[in-house]
Amino acid sequence: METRRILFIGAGRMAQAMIHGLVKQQGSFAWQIVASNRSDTSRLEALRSRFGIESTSNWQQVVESADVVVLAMPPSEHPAVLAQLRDHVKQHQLIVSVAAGIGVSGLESSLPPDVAVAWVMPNTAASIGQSMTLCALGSAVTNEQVEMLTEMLQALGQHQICTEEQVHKLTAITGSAPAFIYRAAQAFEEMAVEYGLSEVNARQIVGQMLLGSANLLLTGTEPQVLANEVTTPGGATAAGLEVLERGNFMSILQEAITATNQRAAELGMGNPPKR
Ligand SMILES: NC(=O)C1=CN([C@@H]2O[C@H](COP(=O)(O)OP(=O)(O)OC[C@H]3O[C@@H](n4cnc5c(N)ncnc54)[C@H](OP(=O)(O)O)[C@@H]3O)[C@@H](O)[C@H]2O)C=CC1
Ligand SMILES: O=C(O)[C@@H]1CCC=N1
Repeated sequence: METRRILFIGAGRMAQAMIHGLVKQQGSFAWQIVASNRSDTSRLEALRSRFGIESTSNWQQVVESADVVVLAMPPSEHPAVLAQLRDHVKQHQLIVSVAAGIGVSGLESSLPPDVAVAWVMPNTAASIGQSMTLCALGSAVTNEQVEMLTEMLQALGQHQICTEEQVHKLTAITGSAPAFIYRAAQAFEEMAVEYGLSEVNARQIVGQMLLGSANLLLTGTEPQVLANEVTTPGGATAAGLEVLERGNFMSILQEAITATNQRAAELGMGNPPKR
């Protein structure tokens, strides 16, 4: 089995989800993973003991041995980290960023010409190999690097190669919208508990309802057809849908997608995160 070495710069929520997916993968590559962050050494210790990976608080010391460098820190930290990376990056290495708003062009313009880069937008379901990941490739990526990246993305779930512009536009839908769905799940669970279910049973019924609905959607049937099939004429569902329509449910979701993408674009342009 071939071995590839991945260095994560940034060991937060997204890096942890990706590392979890990678260590569980049984593909044709074995991944040697090194995690680093800025200051949180207890997080590194936790990752080391949970996943059996390496960690360092000084990525500059190990970067040259990496085949892939994953930038998994906030977009606002990219200019400083890329400026340091410039002095270390080697011709064979692939530099991947998962940061919202950064773009392939943001990476290429900050690194020496001919450095291979990819911009990847995963979601946290990477931890169970179920991410829907988008990926835009830089101009210097070789076939061998595409093969390695494909293997890495397959460990995280499904992926699609897109243009940079598409990743900008779809970041909210694949990267952030899981949070919108989890909010809906929270509302359903809270009601189920109010109706007398234990939290465990509430989780089971809501989770399975979402899973079944997602799987039906993946059969290819349009969502409005599936919704119609649920809605018995003059029946109960119609009353609930009427409430959602009165609250402009679909427009609210679409507004949320637009707001998310606008913020991602601002972050990508170097605006600091709001805490
Ligand atoms: N969470 C998600 O679902 C998704 C996130 N992303 C992207 O992933 C990236 C990380 O997000 P997320 O994991 O949620 O954020 P977190 O805040 O959980 O993690 C950020 C990590 O980056 C580290 N870090 C910050 N600054 C630096 C630096 N200068 N050098 C090295 N490490 C640094 C932090 O270290 P320390 O704690 O020591 O400061 C921390 O480990 C973002 O760019 C985001 O856009 C993309 C898709 C989905
Ligand atoms: O909230 C964020 O900024 C990141 C980008 C996509 C999902 N999480």
